[in-house]
Amino acid sequence: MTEMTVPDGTTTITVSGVDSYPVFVGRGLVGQVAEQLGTTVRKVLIVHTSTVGARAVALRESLLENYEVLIAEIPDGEAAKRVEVAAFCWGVMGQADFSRTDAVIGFGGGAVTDLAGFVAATWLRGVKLVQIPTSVLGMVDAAVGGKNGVNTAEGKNLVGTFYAPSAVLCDLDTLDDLPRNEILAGFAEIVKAGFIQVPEILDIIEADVAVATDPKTAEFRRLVELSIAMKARVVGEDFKEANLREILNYGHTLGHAVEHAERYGWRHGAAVAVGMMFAAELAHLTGRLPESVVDRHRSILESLTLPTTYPVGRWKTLLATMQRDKKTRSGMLRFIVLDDVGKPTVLEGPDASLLFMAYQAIGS
Ligand SMILES: NC(=O)c1ccc[n+]([C@@H]2O[C@H](COP(=O)([O-])OP(=O)(O)OC[C@H]3O[C@@H](n4cnc5c(N)ncnc54)[C@H](O)[C@@H]3O)[C@@H](O)[C@H]2O)c1
Ligand SMILES: O=C(O)C(=O)C[C@@H](O)[C@H](O)[C@H](O)COP(=O)(O)O
Ligand SMILES: [Zn+2]
Repeated sequence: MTEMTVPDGTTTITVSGVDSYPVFVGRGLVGQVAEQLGTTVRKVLIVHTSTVGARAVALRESLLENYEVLIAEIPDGEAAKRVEVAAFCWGVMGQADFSRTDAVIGFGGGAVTDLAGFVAATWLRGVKLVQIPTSVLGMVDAAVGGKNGVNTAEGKNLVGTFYAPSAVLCDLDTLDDLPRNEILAGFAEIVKAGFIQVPEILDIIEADVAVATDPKTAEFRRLVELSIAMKARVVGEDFKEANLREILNYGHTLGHAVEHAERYGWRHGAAVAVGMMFAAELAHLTGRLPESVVDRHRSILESLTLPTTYPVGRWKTLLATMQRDKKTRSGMLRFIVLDDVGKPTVLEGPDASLLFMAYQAIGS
């Protein structure tokens, strides 16, 4: 992983691996996407939601001189992550004779970049992909790392691929329109990065949560860059999640089950916040984590107005969904837990009674 700031104020973080690619963080980057598409591309498909419609129109106009531009406007939020929506995009591409020298741009929140990544990975078995995340969560996590996918009736992200983009453009200007509650939801993944690897993140948030969550501040930008750099390091080492990458799933085993149980009425970040509380309680119950670190989870997440509890009485449903988690091996549930801040580890097959006690500890 290399990190540098170029003179125009854009930070470049390189994700290394077989297909190494840059993640740019800065302002005015949407206008520079042509530099990433290059000259061999003829057709470009912009995948976006109506919530970023005006910006997508501007993006389209900036590309029209050099490319034939196709648009796929897709449903908002988790409704985008369905195989039917991917099929709609494949239809648009098929009608336009979209070839292997053409490119897909994912322009939106994490749900859009997940869907666009899946479409790019599967069309003709892989076409060029440029991700332009427009939510905090998309910038710090979803658009970086090459995981993509759709949900099925049985659970979250059950179908997908690992497919690296050619570039990721995190244009902080796009956050001007992002609702405050979405900014805060994105912070769940920033907090995750803090607890698993980068304690500095937690210190910055604790120092002044209002400053940390204001996209205009240097502190906010530092948090975005620290989170991306952490993910770049992990993904660079273990692209296909053979082992190390599993740490990025901290809080997700229960979190995904909550999203599924709530029929995606909860934001991903909110569900991950509850999932991290559960994992912290589990680590405490198994003698790993002192109560002070569990409390630190709670106070940081609450300072961001993220949920830290979940209604009691839904355990059976949650447990059944967690069995389908990708970390499960031979029917044995596996959780990412902490031995300490910055020291993630895998807890394999914890006793059912311990799991239930951790659930009760976060019960509301
Ligand atoms: N692939 C990965 O590695 C990875 C990592 C983390 C999360 N994810 C996935 O990402 C998704 C969550 O991402 P999210 O929190 O961005 O949700 P999202 O994509 O649903 O976006 C949240 C909301 O913000 C809106 N929005 C986005 N950008 C906007 C902007 N600039 N202005 C106004 N509105 C804007 C969206 O339209 C949506 O209503 C989940 O599906 C999650 O599973 C994937
Ligand atoms: O990039 C990863 O690896 C992650 O686990 C990041 C998570 O924040 C993200 O939500 C991811 O989509 C979860 O993946 P899954 O494999 O558990 O579906
Ligand atoms: Zn996540």
